[in-house]
Amino acid sequence: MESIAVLMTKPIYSYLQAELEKRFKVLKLWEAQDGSRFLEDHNQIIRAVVSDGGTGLSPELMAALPKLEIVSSFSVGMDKIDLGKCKEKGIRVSNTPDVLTDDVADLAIGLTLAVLRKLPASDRYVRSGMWKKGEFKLGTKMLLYFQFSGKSVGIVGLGRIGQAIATRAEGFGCKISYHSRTPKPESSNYTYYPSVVDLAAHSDILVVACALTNETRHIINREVIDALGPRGVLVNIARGATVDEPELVSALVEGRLGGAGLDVFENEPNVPEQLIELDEKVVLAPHAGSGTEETRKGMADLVVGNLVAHFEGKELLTPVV
Ligand SMILES: O=CC(=O)O
Repeated sequence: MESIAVLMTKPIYSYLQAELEKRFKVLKLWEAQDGSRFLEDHNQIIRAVVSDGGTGLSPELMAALPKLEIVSSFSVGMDKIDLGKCKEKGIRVSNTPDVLTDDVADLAIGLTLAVLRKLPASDRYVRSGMWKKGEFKLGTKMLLYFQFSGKSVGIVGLGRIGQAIATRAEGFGCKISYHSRTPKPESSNYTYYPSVVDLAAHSDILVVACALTNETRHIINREVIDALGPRGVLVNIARGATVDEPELVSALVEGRLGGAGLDVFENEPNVPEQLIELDEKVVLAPHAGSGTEETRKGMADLVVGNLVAHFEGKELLTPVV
């Protein structure tokens, strides 16, 4: 397989690159002086692309690679790859589900606790020596924490990750409700809401855990945010564009929404300045849901395993197309 050319468009993860280099001829687009020229020079030999959720496969790159057989993505999310077009052109696509479910669900709970229990502000309070000077205050205002145990948690998208969040929240004695396209018979112990607005109205914490599709783009809009209300918390570990970000920002600034824990943003790595300033009720993470050493290794092994399976003529381990 050493002669099979696999294109990486950017450095993703050193272990992944090393494992690919053991088996394939890895071409690194980011090292080329002139990217277009590089693609022209290699477009007859590149048979695979390794990408991630943030980059996917652009229409331009797809068009530039006539011999492309497979895209192996270092992500579970596939929103940056035109799956219909891949199917049409006979390009296989694989992703990295399951191995990252626990980590992403852990972070959803972590962000929830961080917002409600004001962990970043508490940390700063102790570190800066303020504790020795008196009560936990911001200006003249006494800061109170909010309880998580026993709260109503609404989950938008009860797939693998949504379900794992639900299981964790149950451990905190939370009441679980959800919204998805159709009710899940296997989750009859959770309340199903056909409308996201109704789900938000019955939730203290609303967690977005759905894939980004045309149907879920801005599924969290002003109406949903207002239904969640001034004591509600929005947590997003899915994709930034599931939330209407300007509406989220204005709701937080105006106090129409209680708080937010966000791992994803509409225009990463750019985060609206107002979210950065709202440091008492907003907790931010750099799209790090699956970012543990253990999980990243599991994802890399799947990326490589899918390529090996494809070029050995076997079933893909985790096919999408
Ligand atoms: O966002 C991360 C992923 O899609 O795996």
